Order: sequence, then C-alpha cells, then structure tokens
Amino acid sequence: MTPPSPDTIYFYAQTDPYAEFSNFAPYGVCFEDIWWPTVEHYFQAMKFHDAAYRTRIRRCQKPKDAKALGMTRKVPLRADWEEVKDDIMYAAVLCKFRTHGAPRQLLLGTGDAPLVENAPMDAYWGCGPDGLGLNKLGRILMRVRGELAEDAAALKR
Ligand SMILES: Nc1c(N[C@@H]2O[C@H](COP(=O)(O)O)[C@@H](O)[C@H]2O)[nH]c(=O)[nH]c1=O
Repeated sequence: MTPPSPDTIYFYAQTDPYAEFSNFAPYGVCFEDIWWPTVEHYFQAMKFHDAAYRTRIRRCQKPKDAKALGMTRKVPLRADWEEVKDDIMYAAVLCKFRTHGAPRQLLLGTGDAPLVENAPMDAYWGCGPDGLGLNKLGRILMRVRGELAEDAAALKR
C-alpha cells in the first residue's frame, strides 16, 4: 500500500475518534431475520457452518468475546472462508451503515478522506504494525461510503 495522505482518518478503539467505523461499535445488523449485536459478531460467526456455534457467538456480551470464539480452530472453519470473507465483510458493513443513521452521517461527512483501520496486529483488515498493511476494512468503508452517497443522491432525484 502507498503511504497515507495527511487527511487520512484513522479509527480502531472504542475510546478513539471515529470509533463508529470499527466493527466493534454497538451497531447491529440483520441477516435472514436474525439480529447480530455488532458486525464483529456476525463476521466471526460466519466462519463456521455449525449453527449452534454461530448462535453461541451471536449471544456473546461483547464483540471481543465474539472475536475470541471466532479465533478458535477447535470448531472447523468453513472450507471456503478465505474466498468468501471479503464479501461477507462488505455485506455486513454495508448493512450496518444502511441501518444506522448516526454512523452513516459520520461516514458521509468524511468526504474523500482515506480511511484506515489502525489495527497494530492486523495487516489484512487494518494497516498492521508498519502502517503499510492491506487495510481491507478501510477500503470496504470507502466503497460503502460511495454506495451511501449514491443512495442519498437517488433520494434527491
Ligand atoms: N477493531 C478491533 C479489531 N479489528 C477487527 O477484527 C476483525 C478481524 O478478525 P479476524 O479476521 O478473525 O482476524 C475485523 O473485524 C477487524 O476489523 N480487533 C480487535 O481485537 N480489537 C478491535 O478493537
């Protein structure tokens, strides 16, 4: 990844600005009539075909607990996870921002600013320890921002 520009917006912890952009933020999503407390709960549960284990993840009090259950390899990971995980994340993040007005307005208000998940240990979804990670979550947020701007423009037509 190229180095960040000066107007880059970083997000990660729930105690930092733009916490609403994190998958740990308390904005639920609904898929197939089932409500998930956060994007993180949904994303972690989708790693597994085991319905009971998915439910266990959904019932976690906190997203960090959902993530911990999702990190286990005692329950088999679905075989196609690496192929489907980006699409699952995109669908969940889009659903979150279409469902909840407050984070949607915050996201639309960032204009064209680059968005980066400042995750120190994650060079896939975030920028990783050296800041040069793939930042897939930030990229998804920028794509979702474009979709939301189109939604808003269509409403005005
Ligand atoms: N925000 C945030 C994290 N980042 C989130 O972790 C998820 C990646 O999970 P996995 O693909 O299983 O490694 C993804 O949703 C990413 O945004 N991790 C944390 O431990 N704490 C946090 O506050």
